[in-house]
Amino acid sequence: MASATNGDLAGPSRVGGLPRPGAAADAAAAAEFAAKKWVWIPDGKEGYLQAFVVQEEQNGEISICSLTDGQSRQVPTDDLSKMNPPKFDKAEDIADLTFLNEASVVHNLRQRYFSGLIYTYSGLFLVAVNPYRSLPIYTDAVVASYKGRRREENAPHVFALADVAMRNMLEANENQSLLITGESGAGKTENTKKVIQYLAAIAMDPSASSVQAANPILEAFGNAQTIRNNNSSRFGKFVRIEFTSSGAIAGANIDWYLLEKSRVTTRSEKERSFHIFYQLLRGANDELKSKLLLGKTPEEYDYLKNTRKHVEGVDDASEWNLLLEALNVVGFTPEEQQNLFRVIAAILQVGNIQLADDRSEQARITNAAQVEKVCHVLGLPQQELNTALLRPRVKAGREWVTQARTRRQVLDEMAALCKHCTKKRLLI
Ligand SMILES: Nc1ncnc2c1ncn2[C@@H]1O[C@H](COP(=O)(O)OP(=O)(O)OP(=O)(O)O)[C@@H](O)[C@H]1O
Repeated sequence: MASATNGDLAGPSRVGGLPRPGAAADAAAAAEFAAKKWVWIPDGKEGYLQAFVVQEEQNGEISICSLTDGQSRQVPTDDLSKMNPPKFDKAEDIADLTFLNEASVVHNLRQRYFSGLIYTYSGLFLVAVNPYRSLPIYTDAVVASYKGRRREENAPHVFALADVAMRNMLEANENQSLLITGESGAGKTENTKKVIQYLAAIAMDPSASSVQAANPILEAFGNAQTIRNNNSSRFGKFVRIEFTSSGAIAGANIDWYLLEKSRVTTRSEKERSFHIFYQLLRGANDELKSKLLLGKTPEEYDYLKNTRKHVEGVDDASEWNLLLEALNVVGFTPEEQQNLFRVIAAILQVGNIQLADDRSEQARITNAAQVEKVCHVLGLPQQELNTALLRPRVKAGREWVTQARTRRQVLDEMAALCKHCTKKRLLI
């Protein structure tokens, strides 16, 4: 449990925490538990249900169990999992459980979660359950309560891991890594931000905040709404923070990998493309849009038309303003910013190029003005783009030959070009 030192804080140890039952209540609960053979039985709806075994049949292969609501169930004995005594309720470390089965782990995490305790240790690991609401467990006071403390002194928290990593680095003079993993929507990005917040705070160096300042940029170009997460990172991140020997921050950088480029041309109708497309169309001022020859709405663009357009709680226009602010803070010049948006606009314009096959199945462009727009935005000669798309010169053995493309081939070529541009844009 949390130590008295942070007991006064609105920190994790207090968030929704239930008062601990007194010693007498503990003893009564233990006695009641000991009187019966308590088990978890699998349940399609609840996962696992609490029950006790009333009797065994068929040479012990079937158990007749009584649920807490009085109902009776027959369950194959092999499907039962042993339950831990009440003294293990809301255990801070799953590794402490006497019976370490899936049912007990789920029960422990669930009980803690409903008490606002989203973090639980599992030996050296920390399990985080996404609360999907803002908890008061990341304040400056909570940061202070974890600084330099032993793990046992505080409730489980991502700050505690960051603190151990920091101490190990300073004491052993060795690099430290925190691996944050989980399925989409689990909370990896949020917890990564909390680690950076903690390290920046204890290093008392605001320069780490430049990693935070870069977030709106990474998220605009690399995140999208999916059915699992309205702000899903569609790429992996490796955040590196360098420290001096005294623990001050010397620098920070972010490497990215495996960007889901295909999202720019294809994705489910219930999802969106990368946020930047919607932000640019809904947030940019008329001057920028007219320079980029852009319209006003996602519906006007083939690559966006069949996507979800709006996401609850997301205001693309105000996100656009945050993006511009972040680009300025991180140091993008106005010209560099414009170049970024030119590529984004060009992707939208390329997607609107319309094609038909002529009689010999050779592709032709039916809206030449659209190619003009692409070329204007990217500053390319129109004839060259036409040739590259419709009749490129390719190497066949030692010879260079002109290849006539079909409509399908040109569409694929355009999609490949846009995916490549998407990747290059994140490489900023
Ligand atoms: N600790 C937390 N406190 C409050 N809300 C949280 C927390 N962790 C996650 N969330 C909420 O859940 C959402 C999804 O979390 P997050 O984006 O961190 O998931 P992820 O694991 O990075 O997903 P993906 O792999 O799709 O990028 C967040 O936008 C936030 O609303």
